[in-house]
Amino acid sequence: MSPYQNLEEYNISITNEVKDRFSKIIDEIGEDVNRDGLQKTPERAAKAMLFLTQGYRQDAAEILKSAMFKEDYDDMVIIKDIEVYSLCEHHMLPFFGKAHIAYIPNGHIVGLSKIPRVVDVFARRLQVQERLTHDILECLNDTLKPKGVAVVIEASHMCMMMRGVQKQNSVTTTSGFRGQFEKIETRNEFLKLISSDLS
Ligand SMILES: Nc1nc2c(ncn2[C@@H]2O[C@H](COP(=O)(O)OP(=O)(O)OP(=O)(O)O)[C@@H](O)[C@H]2O)c(=O)[nH]1
Ligand SMILES: [Zn+2]
Repeated sequence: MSPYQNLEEYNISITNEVKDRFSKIIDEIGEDVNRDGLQKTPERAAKAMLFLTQGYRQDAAEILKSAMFKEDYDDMVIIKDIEVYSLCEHHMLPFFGKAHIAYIPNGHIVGLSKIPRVVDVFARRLQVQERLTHDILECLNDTLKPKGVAVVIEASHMCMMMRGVQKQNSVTTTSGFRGQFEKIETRNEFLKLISSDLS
């Protein structure tokens, strides 16, 4: 049984735990955690970290199920240029970029906003770009049961920019395809549509 009475109590307790650890880190790097500008930093950092990892406490399938509508439309639906902000699991530094997602409905469409919400649920965890791509792909495939689903993510990794190899302009692309997108013509149509600027 959880030692917490409710979610609010749990949130306060976990924020305090993370805050204490940030306080220790600031101290260990040689800063004075009691100086004016830093006094509230452990708490701010704890809140930020818990926000950036809130995906562990969310259910992506439930989000999709909350807005699935019966509809006969069975052509490709594409949402492109969805902003992605995640944290790499190796350095806990951000990686960020865009996701392009398509599916071909199979009797049900989904509320459009739910797809970026699913991206956020998986992005707000410690991730590698490859697993993030597959988490989104498998969730859409298992929940919507579409005729096909495609996910492409293009991202830059701060751990390769600010430190380490220090490459400022490299972009990593990952992709996953299921169902009809495994056919080369359907996949090519999707790739053509996400690279075109229709405006
Ligand atoms: N495949 C994959 N690798 C990632 C991702 N994010 C970070 N990495 C890599 O994870 C690797 C960790 O390698 P290590 O050699 O253990 O860590 P490191 O000594 O900090 O490596 P450098 O970054 O090369 O300095 C690095 O090559 C990172 O570029 C990701 O999303 N996918
Ligand atoms: Zn990294």
